[in-house]
Amino acid sequence: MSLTLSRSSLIRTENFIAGHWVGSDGGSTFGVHNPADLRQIASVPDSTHDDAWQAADSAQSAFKAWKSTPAKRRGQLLKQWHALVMSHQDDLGRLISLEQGKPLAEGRGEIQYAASYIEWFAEEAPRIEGDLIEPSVDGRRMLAVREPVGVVAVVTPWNFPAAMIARKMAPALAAGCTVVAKPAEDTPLTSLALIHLAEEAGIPAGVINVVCASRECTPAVADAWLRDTRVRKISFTGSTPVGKQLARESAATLKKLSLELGGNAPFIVFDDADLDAAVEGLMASKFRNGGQTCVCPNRVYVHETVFNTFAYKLTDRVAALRVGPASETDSQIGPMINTRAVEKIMKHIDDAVAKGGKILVGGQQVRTDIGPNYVAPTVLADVSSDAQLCQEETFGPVVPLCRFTGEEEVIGMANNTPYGLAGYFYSGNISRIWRVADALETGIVGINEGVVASEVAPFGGIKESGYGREGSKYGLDDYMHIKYLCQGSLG
Ligand SMILES: NC(=O)C1=CN([C@@H]2O[C@H](COP(=O)(O)OP(=O)(O)OC[C@H]3O[C@@H](n4cnc5c(N)ncnc54)[C@H](OP(=O)(O)O)[C@@H]3O)[C@@H](O)[C@H]2O)C=CC1
Ligand SMILES: O=C(O)CCCC(=O)O
Repeated sequence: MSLTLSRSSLIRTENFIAGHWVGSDGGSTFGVHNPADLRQIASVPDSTHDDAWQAADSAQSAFKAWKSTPAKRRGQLLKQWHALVMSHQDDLGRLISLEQGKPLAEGRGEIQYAASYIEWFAEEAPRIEGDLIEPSVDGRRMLAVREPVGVVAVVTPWNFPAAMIARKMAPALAAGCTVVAKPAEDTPLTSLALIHLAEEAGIPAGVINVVCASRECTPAVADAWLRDTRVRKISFTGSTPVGKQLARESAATLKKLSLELGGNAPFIVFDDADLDAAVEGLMASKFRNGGQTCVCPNRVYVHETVFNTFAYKLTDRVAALRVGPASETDSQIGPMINTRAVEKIMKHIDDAVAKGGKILVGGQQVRTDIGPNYVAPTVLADVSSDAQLCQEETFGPVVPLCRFTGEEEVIGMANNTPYGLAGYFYSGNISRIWRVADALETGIVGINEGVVASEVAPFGGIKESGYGREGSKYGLDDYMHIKYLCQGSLG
């Protein structure tokens, strides 16, 4: 698949600072590759500390006017951005598939999902409200008002290059913040195309700034923003180690943080579950984006009395999944993002087998004639709880099945992890449903449901999966602070 779009101006290969498309300060670039065959599809600026600083300068200069722009007007501009994104969904979806690898239908689905956050926050902007507080002392008037925090640094991952940008930028802009953003090395093109449409929608120069950076240069860009006292917040989605590093390093300037980090989601199938529905839910949840999603089930616990039936049903479905590049329109599982990701997945499978797990289907790399990034959808049975597959986020199309016998036992197993993003369970017993939903230590619980993300709902984790909530009526809170105004008597 080549980099051709029906609207070629969506292919942007420069940084966007202060309303201008510019190269990096030092003139360096890095290549963007199609993970399907490793061919280079474009090159973009490899930004420096100075580029990041200029982006922050631009965002700071634009902040005062943007903050004072009526929220209704900010909402209207977001609505125009939303309309443009929706009207270019075919091109944008294709761009995602090209640089990220997901099947075309998923690429386009991600654009609709991204747009839903822009629309949601366009509608939330005019609803920003404060409170009039009943005073405790005569002659006073007390108010709590909400203000934008200031310049926000947005750092996004490669797995949802459109949705993550939209889910962070839309609430920031709605709240009245200005933004500096750095997309992942693997997937800058989708972000740049979205920003081009934001520019076309009329979002003023300086309100959004984007710099690209390779894995080598990213720390310098991040460092510029971490040290910069004008950057008041960081919104990050990515791995837990990088999230912790950002938390440590932003302590010096006490920035507000939203961290949406790794997960290790349990998926529990009780003996009273509808097994067909559970298989359906697991397929939809686990294999979305080839398993490269932070809320994907990572470990599947099945009650021993239904284990074999469930394993057969699941294996049948997984064996039928078609693996291939987005250019093959019937592909359901695309390439993994890069060879590092493939190595991690294969290492996890080998470790599980060495610890007694049995491969029911898959277990190997496939389509090696096209490229090295394809992993066969895999199911393993009787995986030991100390296997890496159960301990760490695998981020690939691999399902480890583990047996359990009792409710308390499985809740203990599910919670026995430092992570706490999503958890899922299937049961037909209403008392158990509320008991288990209460007991799971996660920010998100899917109850007889595998696909939980939505712009209307709060998305985020607890424990080492991070903090902050994205989407929903709570999503603006991360980008605002509360100011208390106390007026004494005039006379
Ligand atoms: N919560 C989630 O949705 C995600 C979880 N992950 C997990 O992390 C694993 C590794 O994936 P990986 O892509 O390496 O994740 P990273 O956390 O390294 O990357 C996510 C984002 O953070 C940036 N980044 C990397 N290092 C720094 C730094 N020192 N300071 C500031 N930003 C930084 C990356 O830039 P650059 O690309 O230039 O390195 C990218 O934009 C995956 O296998 C998965 O388990 C990964 C992605 C998303
Ligand atoms: O962090 C991720 O993996 C992206 C979020 C996926 C989702 O919104 O479901």
